[in-house]
Amino acid sequence: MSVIVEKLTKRFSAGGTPAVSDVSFQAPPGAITTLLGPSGAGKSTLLRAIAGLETPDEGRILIDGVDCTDLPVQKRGVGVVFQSYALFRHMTVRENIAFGLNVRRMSRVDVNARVDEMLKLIQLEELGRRTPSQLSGGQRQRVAFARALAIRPKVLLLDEPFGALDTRVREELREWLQELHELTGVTTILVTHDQEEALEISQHVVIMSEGRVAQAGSPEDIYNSPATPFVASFVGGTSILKGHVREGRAEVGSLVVAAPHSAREGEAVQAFVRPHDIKLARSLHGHGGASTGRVERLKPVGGYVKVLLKLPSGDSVTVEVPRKEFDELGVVEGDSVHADVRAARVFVGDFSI
Ligand SMILES: Nc1ncnc2c1ncn2[C@@H]1O[C@H](COP(=O)(O)OP(=O)(O)OP(=O)(O)O)[C@@H](O)[C@H]1O
Repeated sequence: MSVIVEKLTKRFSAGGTPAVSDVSFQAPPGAITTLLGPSGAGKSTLLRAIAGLETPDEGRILIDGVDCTDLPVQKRGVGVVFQSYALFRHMTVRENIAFGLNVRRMSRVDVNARVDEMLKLIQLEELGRRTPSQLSGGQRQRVAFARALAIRPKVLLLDEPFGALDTRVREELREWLQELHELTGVTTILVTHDQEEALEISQHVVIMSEGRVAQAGSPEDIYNSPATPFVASFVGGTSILKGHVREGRAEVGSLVVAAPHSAREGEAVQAFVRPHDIKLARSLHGHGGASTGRVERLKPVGGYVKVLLKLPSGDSVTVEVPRKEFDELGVVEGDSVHADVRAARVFVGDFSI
């Protein structure tokens, strides 16, 4: 069941800046689509409009081909999970999961069967008699998912569902959600400001900035071919280097990279360089684009080391070096190394981000 949003605009004050401005996108059936963007980009407002919790000023929302723009929440066939658990504290886990089913006047036998099914799905069969206060944060959030899914929604809408949890539980639940999605196949729209979460979990990503869609596509498209400087800087921990076109190449922050064909001599450019697209070496090799930099800081992170490099231009770049390569390189803070850019995305013009 697809979700289609057409030219949606939502203002919270008459004549004010729209929180969501002329947004169109499509969430493919059976896929996880993420709405990704910085705080204030309009992601939650858009999700709430799809749920029927905000009334748009303009535009349409179609769920499974049906125009739902003016339908109340309970008629849209959506299940919603928010960041805060929003479980009923005085009800048991079973009663919480059964809530939407009882509202729909389902028979007691059917409700019990469906609750059993949901408890099994979220792997909390033993905890049905507990109240939310007797659960961990991660368990409560799983119950919230069960409650949203119990009604067999056409679409699952998730607003930062793991935002209040610590990193470890967040990562566990991320995997859990992927497995859950494989089992249920429900069309899902997930709001997040965490690019790693978006790229890892979803098949379709809609990047939002200042109430508008900056780019929509597969995680690979977004990562490999960012359409704008904003997308390039928001996704992928990119360093931004400014410079100019000289003799057909872009000279940026003491480095030289390929310039776009459209670039004219002397024109201002910005290069977006990903942390793993810089190769460090003790001695100069590769093409003529390398520069010497000073190792300012070393930060080991799991299987790689983050190297903060200061270039002679004064610009800093972050380089991620796999642990084995780093050990072979054998550098310490304060050393000089050669930096060679393997790939960069260069935009013509002096963009402000
Ligand atoms: N109920 C409201 N009344 C007035 N303004 C609002 C309301 N809800 C959101 N806004 C404004 O709309 C804009 C978009 O907010 P929204 O919560 O949709 O962004 P977001 O991308 O989800 O951000 P975050 O990740 O911080 O939740 C913001 O400027 C916000 O202040």
